[in-house]
Amino acid sequence: MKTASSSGSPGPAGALSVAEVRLTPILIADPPLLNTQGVHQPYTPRLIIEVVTSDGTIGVGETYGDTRYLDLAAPLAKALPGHPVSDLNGLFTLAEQVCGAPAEVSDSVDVGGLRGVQTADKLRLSVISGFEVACLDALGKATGLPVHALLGGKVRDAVDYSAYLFYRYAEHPQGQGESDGWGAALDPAGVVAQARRFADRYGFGSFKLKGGVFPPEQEIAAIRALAAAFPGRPLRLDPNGAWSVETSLAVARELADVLEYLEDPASTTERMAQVAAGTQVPLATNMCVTTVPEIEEAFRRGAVQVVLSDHHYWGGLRRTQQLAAICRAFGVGLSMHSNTHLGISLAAMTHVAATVPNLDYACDSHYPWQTEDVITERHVFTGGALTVSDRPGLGVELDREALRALHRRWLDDDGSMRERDDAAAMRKADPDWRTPQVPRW
Ligand SMILES: O=C([O-])C(=O)C[C@H](O)[C@@H](O)C(=O)[O-]
Ligand SMILES: [Mg+2]
Repeated sequence: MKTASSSGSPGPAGALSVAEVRLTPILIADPPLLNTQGVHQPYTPRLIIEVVTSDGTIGVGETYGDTRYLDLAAPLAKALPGHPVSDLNGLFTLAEQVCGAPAEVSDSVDVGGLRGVQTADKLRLSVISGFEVACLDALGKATGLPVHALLGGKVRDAVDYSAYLFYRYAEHPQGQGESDGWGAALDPAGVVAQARRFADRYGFGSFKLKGGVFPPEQEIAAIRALAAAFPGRPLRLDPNGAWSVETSLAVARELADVLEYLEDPASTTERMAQVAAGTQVPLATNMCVTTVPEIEEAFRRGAVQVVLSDHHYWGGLRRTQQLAAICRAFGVGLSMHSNTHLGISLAAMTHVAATVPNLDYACDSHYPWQTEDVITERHVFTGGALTVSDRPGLGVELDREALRALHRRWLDDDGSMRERDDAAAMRKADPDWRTPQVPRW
């Protein structure tokens, strides 16, 4: 674990300064979930950030843990001690000063291809997001206020989430990791069985299927099977940009009567705009609008009707509120995207979601797939929703033993799991597997 510290004097909460920042990279178990790039590895990296204030209050945050994020987090952790914990604007200025430009970054889609563009700015914002959440948690704990109150107050007491269905194997191809007992889901019957279990266990009312795994006809059949099993429920299909414009339009025609929206059917704003021009089915994205510079063209061309915000990409909870205001101004819908994450990020998502009036759709979360966590009490979905916590800060407590064990796993790893690489994991099942070119179909 890396530690940076400075002494500071206690005072009113607003004047509290950061005394120490702890960064703990971890590896968390992840099931063999399939997407168009490959399959999830047995373990995926996350970074846990602790901000300790001059009065000893500890705030926690979480973000992506691949090496390129760790490389940016380290200088920020070193520079933050001495800064007022409430100076969130200053956090951005500081990050610009100390993080520098990440190595080997271009404006292109990242190797995994699932997180949209990987600009230097977006990487830095993804790191800042974890620090911002940790500062807000500390400030909330110091003042006795929940994070949603620090963000202006909640407009709802519960936040709806949707079931995030995946085609999946029963076990990881390389035989690593423990079985989570969900079994395989590789056809419409398997997808419906998975959805049934999600609905029974957590009460989710809407369903998203991660597509781009099988040829579109098979995924259309899976959505049709879900529509038959859960009549009238909102359904979403997300092939992560794997389809051509023509294929996207054909799928939209086939499923227009049951889809709440199609998510990233085609990659690039250009292709999304062409699809949008040919269908009434709303298009959602967490791929072609993930940074501020991408907004203008996408909105002007009507390429997306719903933005799936991810507070990590956008630079934290207050930037998510700003994005919500932009979407509101342009009549574009808003919901939330998720990547494999733990309970700290889920708490953060829930707090910010509670403050956004125009959160029009149930949010995504991978959380039900995660068997491990670094908080003492796991979040529980009831009726497909999470109750917004009114406890100080995020309302979660760090489980230090769990954190230590997951960090130990990161230390012991030979380096193969420290970067998310779904294509590499797929090569364990199929040695010839290469990241597919898009459009794949
Ligand atoms: O909505 C999405 O596109 C995602 O959640 C991206 C993720 O990387 C998802 O594809 C996954 O976990 O395999
Ligand atoms: Mg998506």
